[in-house]
Amino acid sequence: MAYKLNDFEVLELIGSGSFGSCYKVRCKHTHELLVWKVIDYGCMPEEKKQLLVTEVTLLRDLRHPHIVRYFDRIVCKETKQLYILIEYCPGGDLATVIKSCIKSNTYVEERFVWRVFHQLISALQTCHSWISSTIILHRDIKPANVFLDDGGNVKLGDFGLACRLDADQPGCIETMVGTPFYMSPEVMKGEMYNSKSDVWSLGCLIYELCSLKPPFHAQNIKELASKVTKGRFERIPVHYSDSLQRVLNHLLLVNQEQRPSVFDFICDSVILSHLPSES
Ligand SMILES: CN(C)CCCNS(=O)(=O)c1cccc(Nc2nc(OCC3CCCCC3)c3[nH]cnc3n2)c1
Repeated sequence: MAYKLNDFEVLELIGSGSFGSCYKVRCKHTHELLVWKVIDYGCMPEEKKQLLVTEVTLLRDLRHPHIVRYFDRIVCKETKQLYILIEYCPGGDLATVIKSCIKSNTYVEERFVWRVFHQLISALQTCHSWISSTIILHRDIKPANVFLDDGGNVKLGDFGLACRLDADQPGCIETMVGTPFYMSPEVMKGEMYNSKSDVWSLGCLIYELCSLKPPFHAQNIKELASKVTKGRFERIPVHYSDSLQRVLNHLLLVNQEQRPSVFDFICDSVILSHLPSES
């Protein structure tokens, strides 16, 4: 279905990021809640505009229960704005969950941590699979980009920094992107961002969900790079299991050759033993 702007009623601004502004909107016909991301492309260089349209088209075809669904895009030539229509997640994001745990001095239940791990690994298996000769790297996996539905399930969102790895383009053009705390050792060293870098960021996210702080913390990028490339981090709080700690030890291996891919977890008995009962 091709949407038009006046099919929607704008309810509220829910946030702004590097890309533009994000609004919660309601479809006038179905009353369905959606998010539209408004991007001003007026001053955007031509090649960036083309990249934006290509990315949105690509993401529209990226369908997975744990990836925030991109429905469509509306181009408003008069105002030179692009409206990207996305699934609304009523549970907010994991950054808010972590903040409220810190405020209430509580920890996330291990059962929920495993659920987040399984669902994001599954989402990344789709991204990292060759979909029409393209791998999609998220490149900015962090708690603020993981959203919750109304059933406590998570959805990976905000592919704003995502990039395609085509068969003839082995690595992303830029390497230094994403949230510094989650930046992998290889990207810190200026090497190409690749699928194992997404795995590292996932490890940082799961670690932070347990410890309520990132595994590597520093006052400046130089100190952070030193800690990340050494790869030493504290154990997650003692009430979390050794098997969860072992999974983190693998996700946060400095050597990307030794670090597992998202596909290495498919037949892992320990991982399977922690699958949520409903799966
Ligand atoms: C950064 N976080 C701490 C913000 C707190 C979170 N509160 S919030 O934003 O009002 C809120 C409360 C309840 C539900 C939702 N649902 C939601 N939010 C999105 O993006 C929000 C984001 C906020 C910052 C800038 C970029 C966009 C979605 N994108 C795709 N589907 C989305 N569904 C959001």
